[in-house]
Amino acid sequence: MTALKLGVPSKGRLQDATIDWFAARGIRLSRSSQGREYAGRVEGIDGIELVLLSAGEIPRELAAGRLHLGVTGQDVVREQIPAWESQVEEIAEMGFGFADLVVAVPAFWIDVEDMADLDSVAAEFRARHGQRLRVATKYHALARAFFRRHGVADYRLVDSQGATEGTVKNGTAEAVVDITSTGSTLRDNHLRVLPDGLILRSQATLFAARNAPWDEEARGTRAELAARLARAPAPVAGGSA
Ligand SMILES: Nc1ncnc2c1ncn2[C@@H]1O[C@H](COP(=O)(O)OP(=O)(O)OP(=O)(O)O)[C@@H](O)[C@H]1O
Ligand SMILES: O=P(O)(O)OC[C@H]1O[C@H](OP(=O)(O)OP(=O)(O)O)[C@H](O)[C@@H]1O
Repeated sequence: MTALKLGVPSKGRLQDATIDWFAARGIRLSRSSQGREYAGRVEGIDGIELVLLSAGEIPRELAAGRLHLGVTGQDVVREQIPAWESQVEEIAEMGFGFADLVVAVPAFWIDVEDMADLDSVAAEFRARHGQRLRVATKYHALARAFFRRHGVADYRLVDSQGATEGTVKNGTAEAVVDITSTGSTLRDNHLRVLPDGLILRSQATLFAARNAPWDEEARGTRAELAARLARAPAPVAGGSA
């Protein structure tokens, strides 16, 4: 029998909340007892194999069809998978992992009130410095598409895979595109979200891969899972495993 492969985040807040979410639906996910091995057990439903991996790698595995199902943020799916809707299907928004992908500028740029102002500042910046305004992000595709929609062209993206909000203070970028949840990281780094700079509202979502090997067994397991998910969730006693 072909197991249906389910990818869940291997650490952090998304992992704990994912475990709780499935537990509320009668499905217990637990890490294997082999210490640091990134595999686990699924109890409460047959035919599912648990694969633990970084939330940022789950989109790629879904797109390649190496996972049938996967839990990750909508932001990383839309960023990493071109024409994502043709590759994956959203089965359930999970109600946690909320994060807004936004454009933020230094708080002291009081003349920059919106994306149109950013466009003007970018043009001035180029005229004055002979180089384009730098925007630090790891969300290259989403940032580019958003800037294009707003007619902002005089900028260049600088790759930043972490601590992106620090790039402005460190002098490696003038603005950032990053996710914000409570807003405290932006605030602490003296950055301000542009009012029309919301690129995407993201949350953790259960995705299905359209190109995974959906044989009869895997389809049967998916139908069983879908029936479970359709029932009202129960409160979870004891939290995550
Ligand atoms: N502060 C936060 N609040 C809520 N959700 C967040 C927060 N930070 C990240 N996320 C979500 O969690 C997911 C993590 O993606 P990311 O690519 O950072 O994971 P990762 O590959 O595990 O990276 P890392 O190893 O740096 O944690 C994204 O979908 C993001 O929206
Ligand atoms: O709005 P807040 O609640 O402050 O959260 C937003 C921050 O959380 C994430 O960073 P994370 O802690 O995952 O570290 P990273 O910079 O390495 O991605 C994200 O990249 C922001 O920096």
